[in-house]
Amino acid sequence: MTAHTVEPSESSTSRFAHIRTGELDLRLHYNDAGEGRETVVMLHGSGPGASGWANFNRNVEPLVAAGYRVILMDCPGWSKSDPVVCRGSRSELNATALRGLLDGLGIERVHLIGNSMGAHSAVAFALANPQRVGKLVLMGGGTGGASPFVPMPTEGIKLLQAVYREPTIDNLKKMMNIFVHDTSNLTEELFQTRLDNILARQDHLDNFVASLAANPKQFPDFGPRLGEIAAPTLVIWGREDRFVPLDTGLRLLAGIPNAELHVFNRCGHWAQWEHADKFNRMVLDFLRH
Ligand SMILES: O=C(O)CCC(=O)/C=C/C=C(\O)C(=O)O
Repeated sequence: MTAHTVEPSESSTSRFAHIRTGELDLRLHYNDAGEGRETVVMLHGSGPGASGWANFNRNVEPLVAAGYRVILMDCPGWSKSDPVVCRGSRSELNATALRGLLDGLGIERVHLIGNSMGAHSAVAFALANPQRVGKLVLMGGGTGGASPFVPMPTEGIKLLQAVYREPTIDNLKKMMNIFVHDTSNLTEELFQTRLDNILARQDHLDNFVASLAANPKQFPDFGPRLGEIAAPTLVIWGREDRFVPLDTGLRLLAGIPNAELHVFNRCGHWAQWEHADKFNRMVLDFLRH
């Protein structure tokens, strides 16, 4: 950023929109930063207390500085967006919400960066609205479905569900300690901010548990449809991802015709945070060329 521009903050970019699309009629929170001709949407993961800003705070500024408009959508049921109980496909529900948000903002075509659930949702959006997607960046997700190698639910998903059921600082630390490979950057401040986000919305916690009870498979397996995705796709994974295993990334690489895969060594489920500088450079290079 130049000396004249102010770095985007959560509060300065915070916005609300009311969407009425398909079966959804709700208020969404999003962050909107930058004024570029091209728009990049970032979609967060499904952990308790997650939000666009919590997941992507290390990635917004470099994209804005490079000339992109960046939108972080808080999915229904997270952060300051309205609550929802999801009895069907959460990936498709989020994709519908995104379509409603983009229609309301008058944005026709976007690049999508998705983390975990956000990547599942980005694929759902691309399948339903192929003409509205430029490029896809899928990180630690992109499709549900069983791993042939890792027992499921994975240890990370079990810890995540434990926080939803019992949101204590101890449970939160157990979960966050395996988000990343190197835990030395996890500060007490980070734990506390995340716990505050979690405890601010007991309704979101209850609804997530109710959704799981109604439909344990919130994220469908898009495997048979991956071949329909024409968008150039960058798949990014952490080798030590203990939430969504690396073999899911290989399935995406095999299934999406125009995909490439980058695997970070010494990296868990939060590649965009743990390896932020390199992640940002790779994404910018991928979007430009
Ligand atoms: O169950 C799945 O396949 C998705 C799990 C998921 O989205 C986990 C995300 C966790 C975070 O990145 C987060 O909460 O910040």
